Amino acid sequence: MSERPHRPTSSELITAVLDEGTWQSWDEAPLAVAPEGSPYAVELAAAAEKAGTDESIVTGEGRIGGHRVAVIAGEFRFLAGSIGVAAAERIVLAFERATRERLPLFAAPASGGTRMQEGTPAFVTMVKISAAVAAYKREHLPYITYLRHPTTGGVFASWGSLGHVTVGEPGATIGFLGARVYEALYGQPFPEGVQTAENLFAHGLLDAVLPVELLTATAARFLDLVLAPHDGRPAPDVPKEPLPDVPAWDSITRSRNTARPGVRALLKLGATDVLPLFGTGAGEWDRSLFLALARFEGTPCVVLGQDRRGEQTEAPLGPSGLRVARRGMRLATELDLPLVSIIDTAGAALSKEAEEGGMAGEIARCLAELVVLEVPTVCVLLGQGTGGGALALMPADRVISAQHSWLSPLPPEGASAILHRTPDRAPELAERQRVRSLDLLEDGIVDRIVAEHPDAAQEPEAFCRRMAQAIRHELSDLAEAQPDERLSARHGRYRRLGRPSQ
Ligand SMILES: CC(C)(COP(=O)(O)OP(=O)(O)OC[C@H]1O[C@@H](n2cnc3c(N)ncnc32)[C@H](O)[C@@H]1OP(=O)(O)O)[C@@H](O)C(=O)NCCC(=O)NCCSC(=O)CC(=O)O
Repeated sequence: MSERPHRPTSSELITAVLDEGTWQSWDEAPLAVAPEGSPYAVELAAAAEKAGTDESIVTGEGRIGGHRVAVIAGEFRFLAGSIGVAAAERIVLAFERATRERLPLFAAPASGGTRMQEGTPAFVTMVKISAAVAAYKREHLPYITYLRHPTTGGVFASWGSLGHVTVGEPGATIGFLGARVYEALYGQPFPEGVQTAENLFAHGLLDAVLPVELLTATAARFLDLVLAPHDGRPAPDVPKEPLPDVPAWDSITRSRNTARPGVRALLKLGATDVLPLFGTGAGEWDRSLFLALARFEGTPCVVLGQDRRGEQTEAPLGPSGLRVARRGMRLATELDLPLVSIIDTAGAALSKEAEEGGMAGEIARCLAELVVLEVPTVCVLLGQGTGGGALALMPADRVISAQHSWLSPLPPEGASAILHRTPDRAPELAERQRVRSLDLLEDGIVDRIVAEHPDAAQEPEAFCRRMAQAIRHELSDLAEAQPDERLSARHGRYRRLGRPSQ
């Protein structure tokens, strides 16, 4: 039998993650929950002796990458890291103090869940813990969790699942019901390989699986991004260039070139500090939607982009992709970061699964949520913009279009099939449907066009830099606006859409 890997104690974990010598405990003596001399008091004393901590939860503060952070760590050696009333009190106090002192919070549980010795009074503390997390997050403070081996039961089902970013420890058992409990209750073993960090990642429940050595850099990048205020410097605009009046079909053809840069190239060449996130956090993922935190020069933001590489290599944009996008919208609101959405899709999935997964409803929810999102929003039409799946990410404060990007209700071939019963008249129909960037500008759907020389596939680096500069300029411009004026301008803009210009 292979030997179990050593799992770090709470103190080893804290030493590994925090900047050297920065740890300071916040803990006071735990609440007395057992009459002196009672069997449970004796058990607690023995647990403390074994673990070297006075409870299953350790709280305090330190620095990660130079940022001051609140820390909550579980100690599995203390009664399996289980949460009784005293441990719950510590967790809540730490969230309350982090809220008061406006500190980011790093939580690293390792737990068998609610402490069985304390029963229901301990179980119901999941409510007050969740309330403390919610109050903390309402203040737009960032919360990152590292789920260690094992994270189970009421810990996974409260503070373990509420992070903005959630990372798992490699090989960790992470699950709701303990496998031993399942076997005892149902008389058969729980399926192998389900409650592992790797499997949860594969199902869109974790953003990443990282050993502790790599966790620190990820946590530091997250904190760099979410704690860095907009630098306040106005960003220079991209010079306006004369644009050739090319036929719509020419742009459509160029936009379909597989060598055209997509969201990943734009971020690689035009942004810094990119921190990719994964999945909905609720059991789904979709490679056709790339979600990340990133910085365009001085401005950090949430980026949600339709990913042509994912569409080409895996599957078209499905409803799960739009649910990932809506996670991005929530993150932007919760972290009070501007949002950049990128449109580049050959069209939403047309399939049984997409229908049953709620494709139309997801488009509706994206439209309804994005158009009223409180934070500044910039949309980039980067490539193809086909149908409701594309429109779902459009309603922003500012819309930038690449010269050869376009937006249309269907692929032009489909529109031609509807009107002419053949796809062959797509070029003519695209012209009539006013899908080109120049038409979109004239119709008040986009605010500006970023030129291509002669198209982005032939100058990816220069194009991505130009586009990134335009994004950065719009973000810095929006940061200057009063939020209520910005939102009212957005409302007016979309209220006017489609009406003949005055
Ligand atoms: C966490 C584990 C996967 C760890 O497995 P391991 O094989 O590493 O360790 P183990 O099972 O030998 O456990 C180590 C010791 O911790 C004890 N122990 C484990 N979980 C405990 C808990 N919740 N309360 C009190 N003690 C607990 C075990 O009895 C054992 O004690 P000793 O060494 O004395 O024998 C497993 O212990 C487990 O499945 N625990 C139950 C998980 C679960 O279903 N929790 C739900 C609780 S209800 C809840 O949280 C609310 C909710 O679900 O909503």
